[in-house]
Amino acid sequence: MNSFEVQGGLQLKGDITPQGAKNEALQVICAVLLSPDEVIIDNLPDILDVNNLIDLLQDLGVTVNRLSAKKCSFKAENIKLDYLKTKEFRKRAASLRGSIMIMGPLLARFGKAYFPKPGGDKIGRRRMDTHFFGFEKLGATFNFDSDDIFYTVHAEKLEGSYMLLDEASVTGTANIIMAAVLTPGKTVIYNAACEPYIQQLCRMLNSMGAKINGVGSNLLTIEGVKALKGCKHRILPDMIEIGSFIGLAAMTGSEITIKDAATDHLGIIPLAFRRMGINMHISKNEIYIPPKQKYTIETFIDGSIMTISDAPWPGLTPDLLSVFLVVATQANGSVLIHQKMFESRLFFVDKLIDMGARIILCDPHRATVIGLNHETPLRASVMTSPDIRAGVALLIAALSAKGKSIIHNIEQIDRGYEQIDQRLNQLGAKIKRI
Ligand SMILES: CC(=O)N[C@H]1[C@@H](OP(=O)(O)OP(=O)(O)OC[C@H]2O[C@@H](n3ccc(=O)[nH]c3=O)[C@H](O)[C@@H]2O)O[C@H](CO)[C@@H](O)[C@@H]1O
Ligand SMILES: C=C(OP(=O)(O)O)C(=O)O
Repeated sequence: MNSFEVQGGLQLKGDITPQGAKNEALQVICAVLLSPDEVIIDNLPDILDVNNLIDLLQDLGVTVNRLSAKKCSFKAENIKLDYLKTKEFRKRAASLRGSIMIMGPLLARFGKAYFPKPGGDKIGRRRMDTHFFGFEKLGATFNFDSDDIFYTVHAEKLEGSYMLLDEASVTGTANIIMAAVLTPGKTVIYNAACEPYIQQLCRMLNSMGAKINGVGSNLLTIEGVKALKGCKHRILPDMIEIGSFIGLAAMTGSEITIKDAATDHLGIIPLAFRRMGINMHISKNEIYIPPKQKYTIETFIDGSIMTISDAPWPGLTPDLLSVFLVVATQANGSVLIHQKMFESRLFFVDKLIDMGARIILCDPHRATVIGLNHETPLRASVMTSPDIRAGVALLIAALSAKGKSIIHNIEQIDRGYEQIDQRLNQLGAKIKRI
């Protein structure tokens, strides 16, 4: 288990460029399984989840060539389906959530797919019903071995159909889209997730010859095609990393410019930070956060306490709520953080309370934060990162705190943030990997 030793209380200054988006990378890497032709993906983040998925595909028979640090070529010509029954596969698949998205492409191309319990953050129940509901609607048979926790889908023949998803699951929608693009006939997916990375997946599939209409909306119409060809695809900057840098700058009083931020794709994220009182200058591609801000959380029009809550896109992504929560600890004013989607994602607030933050955990989904208005800094502490986003929130807390903090289990942070210690040290932070 690796740890970070963080010297807090320093103001950072400079430019930072976000990595390619983790959650887009996981979708589009799985999509290479849909074609035997070469697919080239650029702007891949160098993070544990992505590297584990690439290794998994290689073991599955995909030829992978690193063209440069961030660019890879994939050729899924000779797939070894027997690999899906090995112990090695179970181990790899269980290391990340995104690997579940190999099922849709394998079902579409080979008529069968298997999957063990996927990994990813332990942040509450993470059901996969939507994925299998969609596959069944396309004509697949589904089996779940509950003793072994092993999912199987197979189909003699798939056929396009209409489906109304029970929830707008992100990976569920991606999986169903990838199965439907090679399924004969017309598939209509209503209540589809439509966040930017699903949109990117659809654009990539269309450039491979798929026929997907309605991209960006929650109603997708897909005309199945016989085969897909190769393509070149570039991954968007990671909006969660961008949000994490905005929060970090505000909390530590740092002056940071986020370069290459593709600000058209951030949806409601900038507005949510503005409602926290954070001042930013946003242009087409850059976000400048001025130094030494005191930020005052808005109230609602009637004067009642602001709520920051998550919702499926175009609502606020749940992956940034831990960052909003930590930023609120030094705001002027109060806010209710309501994490609606996941029930075990707020327990890390105990660590912030130890550091002196004023937080009441109302229930597993809701925490009220009363800001310290930068009058009293948080105290340094020793803590353990429970999940990827709480991990980065704790890192922000440690960077703002007085003294030296230790964060254990930083593999959780490395799952989704590329060399975060080195990149922040270039801005003047003092983070040591120990
Ligand atoms: C690898 C990957 O891409 N992971 C992301 C993906 O996970 P993932 O695809 O696993 O998440 P889902 O979208 O399926 O669901 C997330 C949670 O929200 C609940 N839910 C979902 C939709 C809805 O309309 N109502 C509702 O309550 C689900 O029951 C679940 O508890 O999307 C999540 C939601 O943006 C993100 O946190 C994860 O980072
Ligand atoms: C929850 C997340 O990831 P995963 O779905 O991969 O666990 C996340 O990226 O915040």
